[in-house]
Amino acid sequence: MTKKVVFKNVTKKFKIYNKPTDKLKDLFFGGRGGEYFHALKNISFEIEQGEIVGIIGLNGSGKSTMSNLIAGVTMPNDGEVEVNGVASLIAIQAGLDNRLTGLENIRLKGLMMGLTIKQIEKITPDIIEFAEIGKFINQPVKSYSSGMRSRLGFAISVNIDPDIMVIDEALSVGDPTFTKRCLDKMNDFKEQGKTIFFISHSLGQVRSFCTKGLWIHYGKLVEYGEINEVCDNYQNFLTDYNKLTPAERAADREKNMHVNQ
Ligand SMILES: Nc1ncnc2c1ncn2[C@@H]1O[C@H](COP(=O)(O)OP(=O)(O)OP(=O)(O)O)[C@@H](O)[C@H]1O
Repeated sequence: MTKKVVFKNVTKKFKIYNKPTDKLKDLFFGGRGGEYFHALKNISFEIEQGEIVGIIGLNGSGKSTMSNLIAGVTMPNDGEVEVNGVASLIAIQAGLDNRLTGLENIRLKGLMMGLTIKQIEKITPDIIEFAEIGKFINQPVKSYSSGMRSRLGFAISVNIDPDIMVIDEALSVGDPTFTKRCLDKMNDFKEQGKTIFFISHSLGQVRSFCTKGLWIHYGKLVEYGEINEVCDNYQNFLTDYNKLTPAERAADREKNMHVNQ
């Protein structure tokens, strides 16, 4: 089987500054201000072609960071991310320039994904039809509602026809009609044997759509395996986790994510 996405000891760190002077210290004294924390720590896995992978975990566990790494939007600090094919990210905030119109965004994203002007022109009517945003296509994206933005992002990404689709919470802002059309489109991709990463807080959706589950907890990979097994384990974990006090939860987060360098 072809490996479509391979993570080898991938670490992604971010820096936080508790006061504005920390940022200045960082700039002027060679990185001595602020503190790092791990969004992802030493993650390794291999995903085969045709797998539909549900990425699950609590808020702030690193799911979006992982999708950005797969889509090449960001780079790891350590380790290696290998992606064999064109990956397209569909997320509420991703990929659209708010100052440009819908039409300009279609052209921009098409060019960024390596399409020629001719290819972009060919798929543009399909994108406009799928997005159902009518005359707004000539308005700047900043005037769109979050649902319209998500619809346009989704329509562009599916019509570019990527090998690997990364869907990060993009369905959560659409209305039920659009969600159904997206799920139909995603099922077409599934039937074509494409590789899909799907992030959703709806475990029901994840269970029904995905073949594999990848559970991360505050930057660490807990489990990768058959979808129902991973979801069962995650649900059991949630039952226990919900019994913790806010202070205990904060301590768990700090223990997992804090780093000194
Ligand atoms: N650009 C950034 N700069 C600083 N910190 C960041 C950045 N992006 C993400 N983080 C932090 O990294 C951690 C992981 O965030 P991420 O968005 O990947 O989590 P998530 O699992 O997708 O969360 P959610 O379920 O809430 O969407 C969080 O603590 C977040 O604040």
